[in-house]
Amino acid sequence: MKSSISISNVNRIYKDSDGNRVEALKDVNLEIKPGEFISIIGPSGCGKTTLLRLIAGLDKPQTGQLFIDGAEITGADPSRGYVFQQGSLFPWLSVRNNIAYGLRARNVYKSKKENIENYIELVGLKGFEKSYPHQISGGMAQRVAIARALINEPKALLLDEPMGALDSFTRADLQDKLLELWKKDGTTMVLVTHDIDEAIYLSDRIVIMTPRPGKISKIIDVNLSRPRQRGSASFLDMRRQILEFFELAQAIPQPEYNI
Ligand SMILES: Nc1ncnc2c1ncn2[C@@H]1O[C@H](COP(=O)(O)OP(=O)(O)OP(=O)(O)O)[C@@H](O)[C@H]1O
Repeated sequence: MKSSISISNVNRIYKDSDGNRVEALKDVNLEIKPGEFISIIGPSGCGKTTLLRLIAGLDKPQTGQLFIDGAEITGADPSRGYVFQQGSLFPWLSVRNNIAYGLRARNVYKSKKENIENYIELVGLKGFEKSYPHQISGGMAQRVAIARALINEPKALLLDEPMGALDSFTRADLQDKLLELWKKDGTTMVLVTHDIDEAIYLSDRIVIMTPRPGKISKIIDVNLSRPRQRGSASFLDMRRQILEFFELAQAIPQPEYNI
């Protein structure tokens, strides 16, 4: 199950605390193919989360439209799963019940509850079903958050820096887990990340955004065969190209990225 996503002439303007206009997104256009893995990268404030929230239907553009499989996005829907950076689990629910939450919310718990064990296994959390969020590591918590979204069998999974707070080993592990899940279900993936290597490792295409106004400045096809080698010449060459683009755009100080 996979969705196409179409973003057409989208503008989203906010007001800051002084009442000034903030062009969070200006004239954004993007076509995402069914089953594609897209990463969105760019410096703080370039509109990445705003764009993801619009795709999720958690916010609306002032002008322009967003479509999923040809139907206009008018609100949130479980067919578009959303994974936050961290801390989104319900602390009072066990791992199992966090994952089961969507089934209960959609009134399909009885008919689908056998899926819970499958997803627990898929994200490698067997044995931790009864643990509570404070009893598991950050990486495990993010795997629970991903399983919680996936159990709703979304046609698109929207990921807002889900690995941002993790150490590099846990991050690499979760990246591989995400790829495994993507290969299995073919879900369309839209990942917001600050990490250039993560974007190259995972994506079919990388959307580069720049701020003031928030806009798409470049889209890069990642034509590297999978599984990808982080140290390969072609991988490093792509990273260099992206860094050079940012340097040319003078959009960010380099240390902001994990290089
Ligand atoms: N609810 C809001 N009210 C006012 N301004 C907002 C609001 N949400 C976002 N903005 C502004 O819109 C711009 C884009 O914000 P957004 O959070 O989408 O950026 P981002 O690229 O995700 O940043 P980061 O990488 O820091 O998370 C920023 O200037 C931000 O301050």
